[in-house]
Amino acid sequence: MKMSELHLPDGIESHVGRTPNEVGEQLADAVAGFLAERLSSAPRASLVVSGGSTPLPFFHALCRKRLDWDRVDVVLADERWVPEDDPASNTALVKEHLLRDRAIGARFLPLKHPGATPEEGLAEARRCLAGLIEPPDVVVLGMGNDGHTASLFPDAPELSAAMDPDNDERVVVATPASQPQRRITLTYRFLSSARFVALHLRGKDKLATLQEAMAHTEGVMEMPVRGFLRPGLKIYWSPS
Ligand SMILES: O=C1O[C@H](COP(=O)(O)O)[C@@H](O)[C@H](O)[C@H]1O
Repeated sequence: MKMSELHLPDGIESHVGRTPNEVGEQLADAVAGFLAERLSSAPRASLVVSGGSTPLPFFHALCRKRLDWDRVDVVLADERWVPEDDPASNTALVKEHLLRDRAIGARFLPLKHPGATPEEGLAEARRCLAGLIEPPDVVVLGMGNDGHTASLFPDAPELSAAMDPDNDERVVVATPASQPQRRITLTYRFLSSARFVALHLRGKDKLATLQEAMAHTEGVMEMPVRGFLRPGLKIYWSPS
């Protein structure tokens, strides 16, 4: 399947590259341009990024962009409740691959805090994000083949609250039965309110998942990514 074979709803843009590096560069150009524009009229700008394997080429391209990084707040869309030396830590991923080169001066606001469980660290995570201006400027999401995005998993008991558009919280705990680690995630309301929302995908399997999500946009609890398939979304995809 190709991206051009998908019938995207009106108002959703798609950007296709031949390789992950090409798409990473396209996305980094768009994000850096948007942040620079925001910084021309606002004292600070915020950037929410995802973990997992997809964002690496994007991080590598973005951290080389000329930007007033000292005025950029970087937040993860979600985190696994693991220490930073665990290979599953999204915090470690961002520190190693994004917060370097020109982006070394950006301010990172972590989701993971001391505590044996995300419930124990939740209050601190909320405090840490309390100063962020709403709406966030840029949100770059990933997606799993179960239709999750951030840690909005279909099998998380906390999903209804996390997806509730009237939930005032920015951060909640997620404990999906399918996942080995407990998690903490930004809420649907907070993520979807961003001025610039991108969905970054690679591989034909992710395209097939996106097609399935687009086929029945009303089943948000079955595939939480459906909540983001609305006008203004920018999809970035490469076939491998
Ligand atoms: O668990 C997660 O998965 C998604 C997708 O990850 P990928 O490895 O397929 O790129 C990611 O967006 C999310 O932040 C992460 O915690």
